[in-house]
Formats: sequence, structure tokens, C-alpha cells
Amino acid sequence: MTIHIGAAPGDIAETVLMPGDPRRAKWAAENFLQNATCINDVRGMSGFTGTWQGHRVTIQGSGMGMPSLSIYANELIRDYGAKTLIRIGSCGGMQDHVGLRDIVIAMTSTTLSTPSRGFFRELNFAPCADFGLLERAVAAARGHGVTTHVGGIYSSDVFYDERQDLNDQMVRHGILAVEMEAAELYTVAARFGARALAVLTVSDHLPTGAALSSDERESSFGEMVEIALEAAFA
Ligand SMILES: O=P(O)(O)O[C@H]1O[C@H](CO)[C@@H](O)[C@H]1O
Ligand SMILES: O=c1cc[nH]c(=O)[nH]1
Repeated sequence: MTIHIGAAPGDIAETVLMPGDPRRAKWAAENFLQNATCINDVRGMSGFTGTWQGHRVTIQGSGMGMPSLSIYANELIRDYGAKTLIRIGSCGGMQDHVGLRDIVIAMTSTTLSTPSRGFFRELNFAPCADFGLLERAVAAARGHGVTTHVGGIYSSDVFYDERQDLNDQMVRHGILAVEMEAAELYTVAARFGARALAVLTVSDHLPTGAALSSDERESSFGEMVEIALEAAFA
């Protein structure tokens, strides 16, 4: 057990999918894993371990924002031996061509700050995805026939962002989408020699204000889970 994860040693698989929403962890475990059991419910941040095509997988909620994700990523890697961590999250499309339900696979993520910022002092560390996971996720997404974008994203500290000028610079520099966790996931994984990737589904589109309904979110999110699982074990 750790401070934030109640799982016993050995209860957590080496491959962990990490949605922000603990209810998405439960939904994904029920729909995509065999023999899934709940291995964590500390603070209601549910985690489940089961198998997918014979491979052991844990799906553990990360909470929203980089400080929360950082706690879970640190404990999963350092205390439970997780080696592959794939975020399965929602995001806001920032470019006109990044539409609702599209998949975004993050090569790298720009931030103002992460919980790791203090380590680097004057250095601007460039968080980046594991290339092997990334290329397998792209192949899996193509196999699903879903519109997929691969490139840079923005991990923001705020959901209700009043700095339109910052968003404008992101758009100008080709950033595909905004979410709130990937940069810290990539940074923590790099620090401890783990592999990380973020596979995201566009749940809303910033240029137009279009957004998926909750029903549409559930049906679209299935492809993201399958892409992440295929990338982990291809
Ligand atoms: O859908 P999840 O994985 O939570 O991801 C996105 O949704 C939350 C904001 O609503 C943030 O956590 C953001 O990164
Ligand atoms: O962080 C997020 C997630 C989804 N949509 C957004 O606009 N931001």
C-alpha cells in the first residue's frame, strides 16, 4: 500500500492505463478487461486489474490536473513497478481540422509548468512520448479507421482558461489539443525509465464550441481504450 493507492504488492500490472476520471476506469475495466477486480478505492480514485487478450492490465484513475496525476504516476512506478503508462483522456481540439471524436496521439506536450518544474530550474525540459508506443498506437488507430492526429499538445493547469492570448500562440504553433496531464506523465516516466504515451479523444472543439454529449463520449472513448491496449501489447 502507498499513501494514495490501497493495492497490495503484486496487485498492479506492469501496464497501466490512466484515465483522469475514475468512473472511466471502471467503465473501461468492465468493458475491455476480463476478470477485472477493484484494486484501489482510496479517495474514490478507482483502479482495476484484469486481463486483455491474456495480458495483465491495470486501469487506474489519475484525477484531473498534473499535481494529481503526478502522485499516481510516482507511486505506480516507484512503489508498484509499473513500466508502461498510457493516459486515456479527453481533450479539446485547438485546430480547425481536429474534430470531435478524432483521436490525438501526443508526441510531446507544452506547458507553463508541471509539478516537476522545480527540478529543472532554468532548463525547459521537453516531455516526449515513448516512440515504440507512439508508432504502435498510430498503427492501431489506422486499423480502427478513426481520424487520427499525431503531434504536440498543450497540458494546461487550468480548465477555465482566461488567457486567450496563450491559446492563440498554441494554435499558431500547431498545437493540436489541450488537456491537463500528459506533460507530467511523460516527465515522471522519463525520470524513472518507464514508457509513457497519451491517447486522447476530442470531446470538445475550441474554435467552434462544439462538444460531445455524455452518451457520445462513452461510445467514442471505446476506440481510445482499444488503441491504447493494442499499442501496449502489439
Ligand atoms: O477526461 P480526462 O482524462 O479527465 O481529461 C481531461 O478532462 C479533465 C477536464 O475536464 C482533465 O483531466 C483533462 O485533461
Ligand atoms: O482539459 C480539457 C479537456 C477537454 N477539453 C478541454 O477544453 N480541456
